Amino acid sequence: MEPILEISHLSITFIQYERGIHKRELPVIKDLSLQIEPGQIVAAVGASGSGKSLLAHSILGILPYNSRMSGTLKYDGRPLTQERAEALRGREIMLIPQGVTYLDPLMKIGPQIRKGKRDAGIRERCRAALKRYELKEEIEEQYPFEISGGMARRVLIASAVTESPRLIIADEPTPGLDKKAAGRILGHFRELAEEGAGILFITHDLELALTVADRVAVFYAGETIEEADASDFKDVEKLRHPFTKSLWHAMPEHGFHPIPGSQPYPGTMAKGCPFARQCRKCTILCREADQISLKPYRGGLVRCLYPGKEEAK
Ligand SMILES: Nc1ncnc2c1ncn2[C@@H]1O[C@H](COP(=O)(O)OP(=O)(O)OP(=O)(O)O)[C@@H](O)[C@H]1O
Ligand code: NI
Repeated sequence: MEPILEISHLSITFIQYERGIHKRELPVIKDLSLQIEPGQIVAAVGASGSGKSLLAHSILGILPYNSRMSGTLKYDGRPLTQERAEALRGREIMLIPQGVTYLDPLMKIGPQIRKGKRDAGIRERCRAALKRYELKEEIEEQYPFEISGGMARRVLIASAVTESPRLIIADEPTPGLDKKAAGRILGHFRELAEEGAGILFITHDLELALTVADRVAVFYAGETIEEADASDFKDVEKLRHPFTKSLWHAMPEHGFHPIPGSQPYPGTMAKGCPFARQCRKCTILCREADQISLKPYRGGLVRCLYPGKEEAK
């Protein structure tokens, strides 16, 4: 099937001026490629600071002014230009933002959900969306400061699904919600996918991602280091990258064995594989490599010189 969204070799850098004079480029996303087909839920899983929200913002065309982007984004087979992103967002492409601060504090909830639309069916669709997330109709007349954080989060989600979107970018949609509420939202994502929407589910929580995703893209320090079918996570031997394997071992159901160390910060990276410092299989070649590309391997994609190499015991 034709992908609804196709991201190829996306890189995002921030331009910073040190003491106002020296220009410095801070790479945060490097060579990121990802595809989403209609009907598919793709989870982008990565630690804090690995570039997940920036990925979301690049698709919506809302990157900060001091950033530069390279690579290509295609939506529905055609380049997703800034103009197209502006025309499609809020209509076909919906963002469920990470922060509830995206709600306009000076506007009542109802009009925010309806987004200025006045057609005959909009009130009905708005009510149905609120009901689905167990929000009372009265909330339409309230301002964001009058509702709780959990309610605000559900308002953001209701607002994104009111008009059947074709692509949903959900940036950490469930924090602050209990397991049941989170499960209901993810179940709704599945229904929307069955109706033909493509969904990018951004989260730091691999366990949660695996409850709903078809494909999982694992982020590490701004790069996708592996793309796998969700079913590959049933057996650690099916996974390809040593970081993905370490995430598997860190899951509570697999004994909760996290690896020591943390991801390098953007801008502090020397050459070589960014995972080298934490990798038990790292060789001199891994430290010296200029750029390791994402390659097909056993039905998935992996960015490693020695994918699937046996763990040294
Ligand atoms: N406007 C900016 N200027 C400079 N650096 C930025 C800017 N916005 C984000 N960054 C940096 O880019 C990196 C990626 O940020 P991003 O918000 O995409 O991470 P994330 O994976 O969404 O993290 P989290 O899980 O905490 O939401 C971070 O190191 C962040 O500090
Ligand atoms: Ni984020």
